Amino acid sequence: MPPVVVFREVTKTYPGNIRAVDGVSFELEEGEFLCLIGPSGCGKTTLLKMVNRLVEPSSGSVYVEGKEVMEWDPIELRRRIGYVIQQIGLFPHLNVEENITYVLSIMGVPYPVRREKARELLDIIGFEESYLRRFPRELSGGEKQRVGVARALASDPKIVLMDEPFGALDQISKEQLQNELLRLHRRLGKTILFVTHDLQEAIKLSTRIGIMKKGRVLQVGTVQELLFSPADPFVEEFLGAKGFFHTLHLLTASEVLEESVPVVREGRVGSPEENFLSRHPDGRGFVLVVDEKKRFLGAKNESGEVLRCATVTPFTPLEEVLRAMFVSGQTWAVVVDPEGGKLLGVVDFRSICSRLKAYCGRESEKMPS
Ligand SMILES: Nc1ncnc2c1ncn2[C@@H]1O[C@H](COP(=O)(O)OP(=O)(O)OP(=O)(O)O)[C@@H](O)[C@H]1O
Repeated sequence: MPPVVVFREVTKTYPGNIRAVDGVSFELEEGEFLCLIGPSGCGKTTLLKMVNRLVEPSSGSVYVEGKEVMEWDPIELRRRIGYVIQQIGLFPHLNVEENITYVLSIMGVPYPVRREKARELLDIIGFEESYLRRFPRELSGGEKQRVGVARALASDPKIVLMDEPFGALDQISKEQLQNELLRLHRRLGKTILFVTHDLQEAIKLSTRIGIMKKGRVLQVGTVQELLFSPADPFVEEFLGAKGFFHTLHLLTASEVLEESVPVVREGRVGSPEENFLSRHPDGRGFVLVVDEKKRFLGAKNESGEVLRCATVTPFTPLEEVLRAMFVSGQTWAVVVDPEGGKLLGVVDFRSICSRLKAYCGRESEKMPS
């Protein structure tokens, strides 16, 4: 599939010879969630705004869905791209329903269709129907941002641009909205370009991260690629400034997930299947019990006794995984899908250690002999 957004040698110079963006090239594949991160003033917002042509490139090209942005009609282009900013700017005199469907009403979409769309979007952002009649002054900061997200999705855009959308929220609302956005991304498969200052946020949300400095995108990659093969000393410093144990915050359970684990169906406990596992243990010393939908129910040792164990999600940072293992008294933790609790596999203390060793190895190569 062709990339949805392409930056080719894009430069933006503002009056006063300010090079806000300097020769940037990279691509966004369909369904990607790419976070741009870097110090204040490095050009993140300028780069983002060149996608919906709120800023026009001084040289180079940006392509959206295969067409150069300068060839798009700007209004048509902006309708096809969702846009969420920090201070969402809802219309104060319009209620939630009217705010969400504002673009649709400009487009002449009939009221019953708009109404239906508003209800569908309300469900996506987890609001009850009574919210449709509320006015922005009757909403909390986090609720306003949610409405902003719904509004950005109203015209069913393929691409959504988000510029520090949760930057002004308290930590709890921020985490809640991040989780909702992750769910929404999985459910709707939009291509998202997201600007943030917050490395933890970028790690949690993105499929890839782009590190910017002084108008340049130094590297675009997964957190592992950035951590283990940094293309520039700044990337290394940006991710690893706090040293080796910092990796424990940066890597998540998904990166050391082992999918091949001994599993037995509920109701088949004590069955030949389970007996086989206890006669031929795989060395792990436990069996995981699941229901018919592969949802995790519990763990048992080879004598059939229930074991205390920790459950984490693929997005749990390794530091938390280790803490959970410690509390449970096991050297492994079970990884389940946060939606529905389906068993995904386990993470094991040894795999975490070898991941860290790989990092240490790279670090020690740089030590003077
Ligand atoms: N309209 C403008 N006119 C002149 N200079 C501008 C304009 N907009 C941005 N700049 C400058 O361009 C550079 C990049 O700004 P930009 O807002 O893209 O950075 P940023 O990385 O998003 O910053 P922050 O993280 O602080 O929001 C900065 O030096 C900024 O002062």
